[in-house]
Amino acid sequence: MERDSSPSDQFHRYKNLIQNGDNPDITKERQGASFNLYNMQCFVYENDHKLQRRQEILEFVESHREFDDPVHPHFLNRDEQIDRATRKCLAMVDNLDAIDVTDYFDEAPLYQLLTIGRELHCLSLHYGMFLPTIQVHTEKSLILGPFQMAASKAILGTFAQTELGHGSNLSKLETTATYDATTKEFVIHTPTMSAGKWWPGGLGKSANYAAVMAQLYTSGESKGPHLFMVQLRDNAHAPLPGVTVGDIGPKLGNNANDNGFLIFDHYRIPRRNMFMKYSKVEADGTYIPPPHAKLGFGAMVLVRLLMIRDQTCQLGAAAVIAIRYSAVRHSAVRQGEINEGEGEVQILDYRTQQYRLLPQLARSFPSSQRMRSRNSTSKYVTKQINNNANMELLPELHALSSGLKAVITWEVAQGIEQLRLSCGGHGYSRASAFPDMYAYAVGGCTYEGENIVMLLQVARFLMMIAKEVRSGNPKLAEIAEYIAKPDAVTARISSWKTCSDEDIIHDFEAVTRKLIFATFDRLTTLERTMKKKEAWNACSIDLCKAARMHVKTYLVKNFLARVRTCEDPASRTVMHTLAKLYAFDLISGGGGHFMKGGFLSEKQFNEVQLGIYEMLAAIRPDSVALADSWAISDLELRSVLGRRDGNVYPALLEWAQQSPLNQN
Ligand SMILES: CCCCCCCCCCCCCCCCCCCCCCC/C=C/C(=O)SCCNC(=O)CCNC(=O)[C@H](O)C(C)(C)COP(=O)(O)OP(=O)(O)OC[C@H]1O[C@@H](n2cnc3c(N)ncnc32)[C@H](O)[C@@H]1OP(=O)(O)O
Ligand SMILES: Cc1cc2nc3c(=O)[nH]c(=O)nc-3n(C[C@H](O)[C@H](O)[C@H](O)COP(=O)(O)OP(=O)(O)OC[C@H]3O[C@@H](n4cnc5c(N)ncnc54)[C@H](O)[C@@H]3O)c2cc1C
Repeated sequence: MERDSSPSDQFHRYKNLIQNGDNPDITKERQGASFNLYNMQCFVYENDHKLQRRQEILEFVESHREFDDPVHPHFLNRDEQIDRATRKCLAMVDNLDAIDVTDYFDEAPLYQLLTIGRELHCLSLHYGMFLPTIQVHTEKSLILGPFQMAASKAILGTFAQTELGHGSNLSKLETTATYDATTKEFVIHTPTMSAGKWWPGGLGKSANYAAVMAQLYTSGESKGPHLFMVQLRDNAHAPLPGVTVGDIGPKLGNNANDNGFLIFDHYRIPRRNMFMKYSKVEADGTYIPPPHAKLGFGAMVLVRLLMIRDQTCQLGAAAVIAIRYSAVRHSAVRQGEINEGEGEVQILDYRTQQYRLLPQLARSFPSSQRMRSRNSTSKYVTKQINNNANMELLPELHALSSGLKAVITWEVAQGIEQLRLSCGGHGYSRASAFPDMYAYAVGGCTYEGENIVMLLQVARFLMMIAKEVRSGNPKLAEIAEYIAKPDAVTARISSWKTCSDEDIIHDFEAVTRKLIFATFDRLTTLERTMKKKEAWNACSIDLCKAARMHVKTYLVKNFLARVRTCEDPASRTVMHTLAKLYAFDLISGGGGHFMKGGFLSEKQFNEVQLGIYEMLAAIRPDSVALADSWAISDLELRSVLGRRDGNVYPALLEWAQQSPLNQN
């Protein structure tokens, strides 16, 4: 798409954000900002081109009537929700020229949010996992056929892995794919009730194909879980003989998506339908193993990376809503007056309110930004793997994607809930958007790897590094280099104004290192009297703590590093305070780890607490502008409370009038 305006036009456009009809409180907040909004938005989105693309995609969606909602989606029943999402989804994919379809980190999710909203839909798994599975797991010479069919919607797919009896533990999946060399087919079968596939999105009604994870048997031997391309429904969309399929019913959220169940009865597929990029079954049944045992799990690694960005944007949007609302809401009771007799104040002026809002806003920035570079890392790793050249980076990428997925989805879900509470009663209404946001985000704590299970994967990686460091011969991945640094006895942290980034990083690294080695020592001690797996289980709470701290240290370092790249001094100053607030809030929350063994003194801990107070006060005048720096349109936000113009109360009344109960 052509760019039609220069950065200065854009600047003009953003300066004109303030309009006559806007709520006066929110206008005053915007006028008082210490930085130029456009410069900050360019920093947040890395360049003005990305910002401009957001605007172009918004204008495209707003100008196409097929994306309109005749009835507000909040007032639909489940059938109607599915119908709406499906119609919108088809309109969305019929207009893919509007976006760069290869941009799964920015343009595709934005387009989806603008057209459908915060709901998974009938094609979520098709685009979110089926297409990536084809891309990651199909042999180069064969990819064009299935990819084109899937990309052109000639086939609609899902990713069918989880079963009634097993989800986290892939190695115990029970669905079988037994190779029959006489017919050159695989027989896909559900041998027990617990082997029935359960959960795959879009399976219940929509998909006619699935990437199915099943235990491969060939020449009488079991070869572990492998992926197969399986047709489920015929041209009339009826289930094929040997396939039983349906919807699993309503869930906490994502109800426009038809998550389904699937049972196979000795269902035959051609040999070529096994995804054979890495491991193969020859026509005579000979098995060729993959160059790395876990390459078959590659699509999940990719989707975990996509989720991190997607989820962080949800937290950003929730912070935008709560901050804007806090600027226009005045406390209505007498004890709401900070200075008695001087009248009500904006709730944003309460320090407790700022403490609810601003750390969450801070939390939404680092991971969203770092995901861009993770995107290039994953592309790099995928390229290395595709060339069969380098598998060394795979454990690092797996540990990083698992750890970020676990920590971020948890923080996002908790953050959204905290922000909802900060909006009082109105936060409980669906008009606020918080209930839908929470229901969407909290699903991410479970799917693509249950969070505790993912943290334990990070812990495996950390324990391996600790062992190597102790043996004096470490081969350290970049994300783990700090684990080999010498121990530090005292913390360096001091007042937020005087302590340097290096001081903060030093303290985080030191505390995490201690935690990792303390856990490692406990594990090795336990292993002297217990079997390895028992010992692991016996200290697994500590293992998770070490893994969480490792990920948080990674996030703090990256946030600070990213702020240093900000070229606009005014934006850099505010972002730097936000990054320090992020770090200080983590120290405050994890005080036990920091104060253990006297590493952080009581005086330093008090400075951290005082620093939080001072930083909240320093950021307070910029909070609405910082929310605006996410550059989220009202259409994307879909919240009555978070409207850009701040005119919340008439909009709430208008929204409520659409309730079917008010129609007669
Ligand atoms: C043409 C295109 C048009 C596009 C236009 C589109 C417009 C539309 C818009 C599209 C927008 C896209 C936006 C994207 C937004 C993203 C949101 C996506 C939403 C998608 C919805 C998601 C739905 C959910 C799906 C699912 O949940 S699928 C099922 C997921 N299941 C799991 O994750 C299971 C978890 N379990 C595991 O992964 C494993 O069992 C385990 C890792 C826990 C354990 O592994 P294993 O069983 O092997 O056991 P071990 O612990 O013994 O491990 C042995 C060693 O192997 C290592 N290991 C394990 N896994 C990996 C790996 N993946 N990579 C590398 N190494 C691995 C272990 O660490 C062990 O190593 P060690 O021995 O050295 O310690
Ligand atoms: C909204 C949604 C969409 C989904 N979409 C799909 C999809 O499209 N395709 C698909 O295949 N699947 C899908 N799933 C399923 C999802 O991937 C699984 O639910 C997930 O992997 C967790 O597996 P589980 O449900 O078996 O949980 P379990 O593994 O049974 O977890 C239950 C508890 O046991 C604990 N636990 C399990 N193993 C261990 C361990 N080794 N050590 C310590 N604790 C452990 C967990 O931490 C958790 O507390 C979806 C799920 C949801 C909620």
